[in-house]
Amino acid sequence: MAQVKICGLSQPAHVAAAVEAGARYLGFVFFAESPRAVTPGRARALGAEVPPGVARVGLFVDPDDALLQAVLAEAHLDLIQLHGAESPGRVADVKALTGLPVMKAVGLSAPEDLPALTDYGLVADLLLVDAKPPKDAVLPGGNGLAFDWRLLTGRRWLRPWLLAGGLTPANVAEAIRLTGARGVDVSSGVETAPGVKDSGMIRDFIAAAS
Ligand SMILES: O=C(O)c1ccccc1N[C@@H]1O[C@H](COP(=O)(O)O)[C@@H](O)[C@H]1O
Repeated sequence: MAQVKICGLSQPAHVAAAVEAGARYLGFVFFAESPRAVTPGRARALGAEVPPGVARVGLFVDPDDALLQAVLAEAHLDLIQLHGAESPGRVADVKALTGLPVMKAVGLSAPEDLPALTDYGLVADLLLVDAKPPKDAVLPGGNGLAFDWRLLTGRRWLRPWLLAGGLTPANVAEAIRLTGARGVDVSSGVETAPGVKDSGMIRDFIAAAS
């Protein structure tokens, strides 16, 4: 079974559905432009009853130190997800500042994008392999956009990695089969509208990834 991250949670019922179905990671978005953005206080409440073994992930896009410190002063997080244009040096700085492990998202659309996974593998604790967003996209992720999974065939990196980008209950099993991913991350693929999660889709996604 692949480990599953359900990202962009904002409602207790969806947190409960994800935990009961076996999610390994719960993602809370701290990026104001996202329809899934939550306040630190909301994330704290949503993560309060999460059992041991389920990691609370804070998703940030090019955060400054002040934002990281403000969120961590209130929300209890286990892992930081960096989903912007953070350099390898910035990843190392965020690890040192927060004292938390960092998962770095890397966008792929072509073979030329693959070396970044090696570079970030030197500093990040986990890698998140996502589709590269379109140039005019408001969000650098969470767009329901997939990439050509065959780019990953036969690849190995220094760190454990999760597959993301356009995954849904209908395609996640095939994505795992083609890429060999041991972890998958979904946001818009378990929603009925941007930012509106669906408990049934969350359960279906986790079952399909099993
Ligand atoms: O979910 C968001 O709103 C989001 C905002 C900014 C950056 C990343 C975001 N989500 C991450 O994007 C990928 C793919 O999402 P999707 O399943 O294609 O909708 C996933 O890793 C989310 O964590």
